[in-house]
Amino acid sequence: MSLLQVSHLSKAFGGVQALDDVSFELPAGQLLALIGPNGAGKSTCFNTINGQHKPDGGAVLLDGQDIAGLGPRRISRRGVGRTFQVSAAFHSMTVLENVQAALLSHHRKLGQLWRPAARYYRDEAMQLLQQVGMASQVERACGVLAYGDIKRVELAMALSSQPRLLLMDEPTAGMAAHERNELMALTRQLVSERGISVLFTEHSMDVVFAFADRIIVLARGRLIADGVAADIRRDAQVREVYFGSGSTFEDKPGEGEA
Ligand SMILES: Nc1ncnc2c1ncn2[C@@H]1O[C@H](COP(=O)(O)OP(=O)(O)OP(=O)(O)O)[C@@H](O)[C@H]1O
Repeated sequence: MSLLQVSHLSKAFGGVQALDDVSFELPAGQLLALIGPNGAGKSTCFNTINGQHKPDGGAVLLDGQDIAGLGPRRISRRGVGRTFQVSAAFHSMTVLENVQAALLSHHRKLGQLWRPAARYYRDEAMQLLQQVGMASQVERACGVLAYGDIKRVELAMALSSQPRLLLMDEPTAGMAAHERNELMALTRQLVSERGISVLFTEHSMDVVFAFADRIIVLARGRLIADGVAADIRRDAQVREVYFGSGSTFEDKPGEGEA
């Protein structure tokens, strides 16, 4: 059984059918890209899986249990984590403190005074920072870090809740090409080492084709394709919805070897 099974999911806003009978699966240990032109329904799909929106119909099964409409906090407790496009890290706090705060929040202890937090979860935070390659920068304030490094810290923060499923909303937005590749290579490594599943949205086709195990494509709320890079590249319907967008579907040497 797949870790995530989305089944006949629907969500409308007024007259706009943002999700229209969407079904797909995500097995454990897979990196699945969710793509589609602007307004296709990608954010709505994310927001419905993580409980920000209540679906009008359909089911979201996590390990066989329906979590649709439960609300973000309960869904997070079931093991669904999320990273955001806007920065989740406090820039005045150090790298280590940010991850400790995320761990505290996960353990529901944020109600306590901040001062003792420095003692809490130090080892756990160090371990997570080690995993994302930030062990040498733990005492630096997040505000002085390179953008790619902030994204690594945010990844460690997202992992602090020990998610089984991680939703990543355009993880590489605003990054230079080399930073993008590094972050996605790291994500891929975490997927295989921790056995978690990742669903990510992404506008860069290069990133999608190089790193995703599988790709699903939404257009006007409907799922129009589901397959590996080679299938998606030659899918006539996918090419049609992207026509004129400037996205390229041509094969590149070295793809899939990342
Ligand atoms: N809260 C909302 N209220 C009204 N309409 C909404 C709301 N959220 C999304 N929509 C509409 O639903 C459709 C799907 O939007 P959504 O943001 O999910 O697409 P998207 O694929 O994430 O787009 P983008 O790539 O531009 O971020 C759009 O027509 C959008 O205008």
